[in-house]
Amino acid sequence: MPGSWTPGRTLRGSERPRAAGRDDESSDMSSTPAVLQATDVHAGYGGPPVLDGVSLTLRPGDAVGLLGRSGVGKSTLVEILGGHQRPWQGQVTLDGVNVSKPPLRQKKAIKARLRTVHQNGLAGIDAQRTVEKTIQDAFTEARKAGRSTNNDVEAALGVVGLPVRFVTRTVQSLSGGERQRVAIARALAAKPDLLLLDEPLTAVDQAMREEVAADVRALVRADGIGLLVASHDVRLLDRLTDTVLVLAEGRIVESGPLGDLLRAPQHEDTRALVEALPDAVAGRLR
Ligand SMILES: Nc1ncnc2c1ncn2[C@@H]1O[C@H](COP(=O)(O)OP(=O)(O)OP(=O)(O)O)[C@@H](O)[C@H]1O
Repeated sequence: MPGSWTPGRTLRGSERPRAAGRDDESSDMSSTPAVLQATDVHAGYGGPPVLDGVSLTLRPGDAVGLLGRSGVGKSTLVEILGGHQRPWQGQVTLDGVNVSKPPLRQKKAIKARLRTVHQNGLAGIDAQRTVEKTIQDAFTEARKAGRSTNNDVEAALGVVGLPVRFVTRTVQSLSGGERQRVAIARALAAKPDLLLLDEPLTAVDQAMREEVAADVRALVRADGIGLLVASHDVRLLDRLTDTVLVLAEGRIVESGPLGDLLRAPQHEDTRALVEALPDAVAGRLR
């Protein structure tokens, strides 16, 4: 299907998917059940479509980046994948259940398995609550959904580089970057199967961003959580993901390991993103 992507396959500047030299792996992967499946998603806001036929599959253990120029529709896609916004056409399912209108009895399970950290890191968080309560709420929610958690607030904060003294602070009192990190800690504390991060560390300085990204990646890998990260920061995608999808013109126009995309970008948007990188960064990532 044009614009579709599954792990082990790649789109390189062409509308047609083709194998990425990992056919043996992709056939293995296709034998495991699909987890999050977006099929021919079209969406927008009344004008021309923002998404014009996006299909992708995300499974536990995947680490996928969603790269694209500002305003191309990354957040729109994340919101739709997380079930927070309905597509005009097409659908997103989690093990066959439509995430944007799950049956009432499956709502909690879907929420527990699939977490989103929105671009506005505070969405869904009570800013008046303390950091400790915010993380504990995630443990409680997860337990109610039948998932086991370690109930260790200090460890949850440690993954995002926040010291334990933050526990008594209200979320409201934190800096933008600290709030973003609490939002990630809260999502990870809930032990989801899949985690969607939308521009997760924009308010955090570059050195801390890379450090937190490395720790989050290690935890996600250890727990087998499937990760999708939308960002135009290729350095962040390098730290967090194995494969990157490029979104342009409402579709996934190319995909592959970040180094390959940087070495030989096929789409003009990918080329523009690469050209905007400082030489030293581009050289290191290629
Ligand atoms: N609520 C809305 N009403 C109307 N247009 C919207 C709305 N939300 C987003 N858009 C438009 O849809 C397009 C895609 O927006 P989106 O936020 O998904 O892009 P993005 O790739 O995440 O951008 P950025 O990297 O700047 O965050 C943009 O042109 C945006 O102006």
